Amino acid sequence: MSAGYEVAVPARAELGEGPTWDPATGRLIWLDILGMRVHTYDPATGRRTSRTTEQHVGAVKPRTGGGLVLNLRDGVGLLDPDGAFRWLHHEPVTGRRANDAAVAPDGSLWAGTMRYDEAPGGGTLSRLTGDGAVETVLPDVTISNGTGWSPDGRLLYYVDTPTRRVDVFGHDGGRVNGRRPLVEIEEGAGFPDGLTVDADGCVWVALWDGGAVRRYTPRGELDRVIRVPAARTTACAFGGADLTDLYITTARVGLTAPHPLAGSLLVIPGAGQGLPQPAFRG
Ligand SMILES: O=C1O[C@@H](CO)[C@H](O)[C@H]1O
Repeated sequence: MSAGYEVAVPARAELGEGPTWDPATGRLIWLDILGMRVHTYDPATGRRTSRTTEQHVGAVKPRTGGGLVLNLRDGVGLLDPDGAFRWLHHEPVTGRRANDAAVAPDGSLWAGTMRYDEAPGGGTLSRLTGDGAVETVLPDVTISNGTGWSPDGRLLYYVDTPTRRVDVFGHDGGRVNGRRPLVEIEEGAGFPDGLTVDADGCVWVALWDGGAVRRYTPRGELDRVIRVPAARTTACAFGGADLTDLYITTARVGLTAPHPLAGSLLVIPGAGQGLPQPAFRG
């Protein structure tokens, strides 16, 4: 188990987010939401790619048949392997943008939004399927963030950042019930942001303004703290051929004197054992 981080990609992302391992390409996808960029990093070769998007991009996930699904400011779009793009669900809302998203065990996309002014209750968490059907799961979210499922898919872990909590729901086939707090981040430790669930069912939570990633057990016990040099630690995901390396994204936005590594993609080699993440069916 490694204690120290490594710099996978030195960068100056305004809002580095959305680390996602793509097993089909052997690359880690990660984003700069406000910079409107989708990056990839191949750990086997060190090769990096970067492309711009026309809108702020909150999340990007692989699709089962190849290509990508994108949670964009004005809705959810599909990018085919040949570069063709079409909207799956186009819903521009003035003052609102996309934020984090995750693919559920059934292959649906659970996509979050937030208001640019972070107005309370101005965001949502919605479930989208490949046929374009959209269902609002949580209507009055402020900053829809970390979203992940237990290894058996029967629990959903979810973060609405200003609550300072990681909540847990019962989950069955796209339906959730019984919301309850799993952990509460104490004052001064930052705010919960992105999250990922490992093969033991433990929840790794990135702490915005906390400069850390914490691992919690399924019972909400703090199991491990990984310090990150950049205060605005935004998200984390396991990657690498065996899903044992923890990738961590960071941000510079809003900081007058950011750490030199703020905005870079970091990695903790051998941090744990991740779960294979489903691709979007659509
Ligand atoms: O993921 C995110 O966290 C917020 C800050 O809490 C940021 O603006 C959003 O994209």
